[in-house]
Amino acid sequence: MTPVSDDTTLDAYLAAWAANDPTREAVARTIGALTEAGVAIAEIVGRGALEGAMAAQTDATNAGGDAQKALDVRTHDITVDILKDSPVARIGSEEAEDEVVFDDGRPLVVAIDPLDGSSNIETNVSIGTLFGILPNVGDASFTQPGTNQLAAGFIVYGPATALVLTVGEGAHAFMLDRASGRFIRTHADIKIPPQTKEYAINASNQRHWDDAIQAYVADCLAGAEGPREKNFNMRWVGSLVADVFRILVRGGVYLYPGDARQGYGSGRLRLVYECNPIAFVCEQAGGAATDGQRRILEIEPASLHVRSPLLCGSIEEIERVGRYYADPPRRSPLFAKRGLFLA
Ligand SMILES: O=P(O)(O)OC[C@H]1O[C@](O)(COP(=O)(O)O)[C@@H](O)[C@@H]1O
Ligand SMILES: [Mg+2]
Ligand SMILES: [Mg+2]
Repeated sequence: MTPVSDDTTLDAYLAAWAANDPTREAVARTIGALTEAGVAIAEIVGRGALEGAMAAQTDATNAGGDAQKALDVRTHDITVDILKDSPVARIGSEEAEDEVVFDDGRPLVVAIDPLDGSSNIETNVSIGTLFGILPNVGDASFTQPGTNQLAAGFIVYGPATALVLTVGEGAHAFMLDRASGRFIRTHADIKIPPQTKEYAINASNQRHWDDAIQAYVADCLAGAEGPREKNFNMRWVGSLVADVFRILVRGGVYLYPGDARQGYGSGRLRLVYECNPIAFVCEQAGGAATDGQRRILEIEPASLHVRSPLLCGSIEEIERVGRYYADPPRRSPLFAKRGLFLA
């Protein structure tokens, strides 16, 4: 989609949306706090190696078992510090095993991946922050399905600092104007093209994929000579936020399926603070997000840090993968699991 600034600031957009509705006002204030944290993080990320050893490993691991980098911990701390004076009762963060509880008298909770794309920190490639805002329902707050999200989105720290946001009224992108410190809308009511010729997957895991993903990718690779009768391009940034931003702008699919590696049966991504915000944004942009068979937003999370496969983006492609899961297509020996192209 062509970016056009309509001069709408994030503040003005949220003020109009929230007017005279206490819950919406609380959500708007929370988004304001999250973007305040985002601006502080963007400043740090923008200094790169000048900022010191952002990519240094700490001695700790997070709830998912990943080694934490210094910036993972710092972005978590910045976010918690800013949200403690917001309408947020609890935070569920990738970087903390347990929920951070402020005050259960407050109306909202925030699920957050403070730093997405950690493996890219030292490479000067886009990274980001993902968030979902849910009603506070006490101890069950982070096991609510994604359909209960009141707002969700992500910030990309890339060449531009970009916020993608949905409050359930379409998906919109805002760029940080560094001169004024304000987010200005540049992509109103984003629509993901329903068809695509571009897919994103970490192809180094191919030998571990299930039959449906094998078949889908084989068909893409076969290009104009194969069943799709068109050539596909492939992209994999390795930061979910950056891959999905590209998909919002020009279409495509992002695939992180479950695979046969130990610990990857449900993929790599976390349902509550990675898949659900992305799914809400994608659906609001006319796209789709599933785990292959189920709509991501309808899955009941077993716990805060549970993982889920994530297939999202252009709706016709996601529906096609769903058909492959329901009924994996038979392939000629050339495209079979141990055939010429997949050996
Ligand atoms: O290294 P892999 O297996 O390709 O996984 C990359 C994916 O993992 C993630 O980095 C997971 O997020 P974190 O960096 O927050 O752990 C995604 O952003 C990205 O799409
Ligand atoms: Mg992440
Ligand atoms: Mg992370």
